[in-house]
Amino acid sequence: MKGGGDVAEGQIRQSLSGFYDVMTTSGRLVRTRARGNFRSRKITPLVGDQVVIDAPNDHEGYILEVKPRRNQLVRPPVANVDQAIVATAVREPVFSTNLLDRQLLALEIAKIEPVVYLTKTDLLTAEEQPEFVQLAADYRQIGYQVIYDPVAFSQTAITALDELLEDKVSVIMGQTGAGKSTLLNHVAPDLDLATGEISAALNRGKHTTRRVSLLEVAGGLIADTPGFSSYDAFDLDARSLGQYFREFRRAAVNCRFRGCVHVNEPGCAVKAMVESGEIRQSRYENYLLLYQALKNQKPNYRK
Ligand SMILES: Nc1nc2c(ncn2[C@@H]2O[C@H](COP(=O)(O)OP(=O)(O)OP(=O)(O)O)[C@@H](O)[C@H]2O)c(=O)[nH]1
Ligand SMILES: [Zn+2]
Repeated sequence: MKGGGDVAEGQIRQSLSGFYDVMTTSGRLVRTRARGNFRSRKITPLVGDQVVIDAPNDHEGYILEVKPRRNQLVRPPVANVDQAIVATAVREPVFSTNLLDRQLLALEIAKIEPVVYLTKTDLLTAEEQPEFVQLAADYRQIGYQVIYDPVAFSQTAITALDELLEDKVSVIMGQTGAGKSTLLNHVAPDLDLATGEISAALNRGKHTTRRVSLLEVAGGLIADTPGFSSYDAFDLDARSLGQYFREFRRAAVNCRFRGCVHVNEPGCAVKAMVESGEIRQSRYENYLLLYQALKNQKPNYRK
């Protein structure tokens, strides 16, 4: 096999029907395919991969090498994701800390930094607002970035999001109707996404072409396909659940027993902090629900 004279490095920006569009470090967009011998090694290139390609000028190129990944998601199939914007509606669909905590858990497992963006805040009455001010404060205390903007789409909130997107690869996730498309349209009006369009592109239902791409938004890249459902089963041992609740993990060093699961053990520092109000009650309740669910989960038969 003759080595092509046009070897370049770059990042896969789009995949569609076996083609991968690669943005090279010199700013050229090259359509490529994965080589046969390369595919036989069972490495499927993913959008977001850093790759080495053979990039001739006259015809389509080939991917020669995929660099090691920092992380990878199944939905959307994207590698090397820096962060996930978790669009969380305060209303419509009804707000649930349980859903939020499940999403955060999924991201902790995937080693992707969450940014919680509270949407539809304009629908809150003045009496309902303090609950979300408290929620934002509690989750920031845990160590999460939270954008809470009582006006909805104020310049301050959009600027904060723009700054977070810069130079990063992001995915957006959130329930259907959480306001993902609407939010993206505020950060990138050029995209002009029809509301509801994102889910249509989710390959749910009738769409048969599986196109995934990274869009240039606010000086960063954002996947055009939203993130995984939090109802996916977690591939996790119940006993390790506490490690993925950041404030539990910090507190656990003070539990009397090593391997404390913070349920019935005496001398549990997590429970003590729940009682003293230092750990949010709803976080503990959601932890217990997840703990029970994981304990009852059937073993996951993997290949
Ligand atoms: N009042 C209000 N309505 C909003 C806000 N954000 C979105 N909406 C509305 O909520 C509905 C759903 O918004 P979308 O942006 O389509 O939600 P999505 O998360 O992209 O939904 P899917 O594509 O189904 O996943 C639309 O009718 C929006 O106009 C908001 O901040 N305030
Ligand atoms: Zn404990």
